[in-house]
Amino acid sequence: SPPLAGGAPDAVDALMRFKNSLSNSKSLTSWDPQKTAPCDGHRANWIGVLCFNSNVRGLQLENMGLKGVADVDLLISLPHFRTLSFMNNTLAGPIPDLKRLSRLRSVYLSYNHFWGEIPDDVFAGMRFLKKVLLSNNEFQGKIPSSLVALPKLVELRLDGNKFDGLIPDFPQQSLKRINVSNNDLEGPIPESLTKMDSTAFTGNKNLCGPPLESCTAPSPAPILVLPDTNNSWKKSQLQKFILMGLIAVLIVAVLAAAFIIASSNRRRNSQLDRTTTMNMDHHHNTSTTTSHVNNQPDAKLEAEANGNYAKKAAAEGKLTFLRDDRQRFDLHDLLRASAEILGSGTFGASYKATIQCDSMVVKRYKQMNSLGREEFHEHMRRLGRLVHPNLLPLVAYYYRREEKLLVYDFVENGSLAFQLHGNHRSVDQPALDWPTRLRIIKGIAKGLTYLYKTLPSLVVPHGHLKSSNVVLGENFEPFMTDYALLPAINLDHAEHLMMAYKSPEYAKLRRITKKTDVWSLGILILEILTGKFPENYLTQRYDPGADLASWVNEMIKEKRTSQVFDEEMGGAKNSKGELLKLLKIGVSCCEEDVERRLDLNEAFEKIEELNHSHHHDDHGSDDQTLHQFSPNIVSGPDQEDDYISRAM
Ligand SMILES: Nc1ncnc2c1ncn2[C@@H]1O[C@H](COP(=O)(O)OP(=O)(O)OP(=O)(O)O)[C@@H](O)[C@H]1O
Repeated sequence: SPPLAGGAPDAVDALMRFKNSLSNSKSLTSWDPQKTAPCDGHRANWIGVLCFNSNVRGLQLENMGLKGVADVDLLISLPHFRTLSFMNNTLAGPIPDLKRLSRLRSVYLSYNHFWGEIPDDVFAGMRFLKKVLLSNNEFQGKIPSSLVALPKLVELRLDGNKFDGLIPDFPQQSLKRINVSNNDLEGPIPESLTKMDSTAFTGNKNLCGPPLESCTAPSPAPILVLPDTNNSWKKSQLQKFILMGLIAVLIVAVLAAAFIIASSNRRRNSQLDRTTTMNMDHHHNTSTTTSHVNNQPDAKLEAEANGNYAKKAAAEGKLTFLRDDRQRFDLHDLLRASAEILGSGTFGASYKATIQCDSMVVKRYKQMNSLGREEFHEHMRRLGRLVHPNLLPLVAYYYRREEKLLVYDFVENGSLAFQLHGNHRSVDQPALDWPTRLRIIKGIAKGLTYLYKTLPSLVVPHGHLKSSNVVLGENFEPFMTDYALLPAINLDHAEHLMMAYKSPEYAKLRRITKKTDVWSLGILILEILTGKFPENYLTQRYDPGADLASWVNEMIKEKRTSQVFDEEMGGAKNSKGELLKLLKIGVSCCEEDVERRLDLNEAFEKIEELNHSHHHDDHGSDDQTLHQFSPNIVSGPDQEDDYISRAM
């Protein structure tokens, strides 16, 4: 008979009914009344159940792949139920009717797919409720007024939804933390919230008033034309200049002229870089990139960032090091180091800086305010703890509200994008051969799997996987970079530029999921196999008619699979079976329907099974490039059909 201790039959029954109401409760196998009771004293036997005095005190069902609609009505019969967390699952549907659990202290629903308007009275009468976390769902409409009436509210997170309208006044003295960033809210920020950090409100196009820009005041006279990176400093300088009177205004005018010239130079450079990036022409070639700054021989970051700003920044802050095994330097050293522009990416420019023979890459991020100062430091520390042979370690960072710098090691062989698409290769270097390409994919899959294991709370642990964010070491071993930055990047910026947001699920359903990185992995696999540059992905949102996966699928349908592979890929001669298997994996990772798409573990296992060694099923010359033996892969549509159906 079922053990009765630690859970009255009612409680057991309620939990089991709740479990059965979920459409995917695989992770709740320990919930088995035949084996154990949910609680033994304060100890829980059932995963995710919080126990106190043998009573079910709450549920903490986080990162468990739970699906379906969470029917919290089933939990009403639990008299001691105080806390509910479903964070980071794929639960969907309208918000549960939480007021039915009137004694709740905390409710955490962030990172799910709850959608729709929240009825105004959902929190009515919940006089004990302290924490409400609804971030990163698909809620819309007005912020419900019953939240405003919660007498004990301490923390409220509504960020990353589509709430619109005005922010209501929150009169509670108890409210310590609020975040409504990245919604569609508008109008003035209510008086009661003006003391909160401005990052709590960013990413809403029409919000105004302190701590953001004032609602009515005209924009400051354009006396100073300073770089974007310099907002707060600009303001304080402006005040000083106003006080200083006419002479100062003259000086400022001179400065402004200097800035206009500097920023137009920079724009020209960044256009040059962008053109270079898109054409992948001399993309990573040091001599070419150096030429971007050749107009200013011995260019220094200091000069680039503007002398005054650089000095002030150096005086203000220090670099925070995340690795013990690196030479220490401070921002001042970095700003003075000889520097080359590597390119202007999605977030800002990247530089190679050399300090005492050590080369570093310094990346500037201007749109990285999604996390408050403390959360940002915490996130950076988390990234600093990641150690994997296929992740480029984050060495140090620098924090200012307006701009962040991230410092990585410089990696010699440049990016995978450069190796695949740069036109240097025909001249001085052969194209990457098949065994190298396979090794690269294996490394990336390993690194990605590590990220998933180590950062389970992130829905999309990489978020920006693409060939220019894979750099290649001395032996062409891959290192991923720009990973796990999604939580920090302003949503409005991320939405337009980061790979995760160019996925089909985001384009169609405005969703990112645990499989979104798999989609990017698939595109990368297809890019590596075809040698084609998936430009569409880098320049615009996902377009189902015009992506690399559709092209590959089309070619397969038309029985022209042999033409899919990069003709310049050497060393593939005897590996046609493996090539096709990898193509199949790539296509399955790019499955538009998220349900049918491989999950990361499946993709990883399939990639791991691929064999580097040749099958020696093809005897012939030593010619190594694919086009020279592609007729052997497929000699005609019939044979091809046969081949594909066997392999795919
Ligand atoms: N650690 C590194 N070592 C060598 N080259 C690097 C390193 N990090 C970046 N690069 C190269 O510098 C160039 C600019 O990088 P950056 O990340 O700024 O832009 P991106 O990768 O093109 O775009 P995004 O900003 O969207 O990631 C790219 O060609 C990239 O491959």
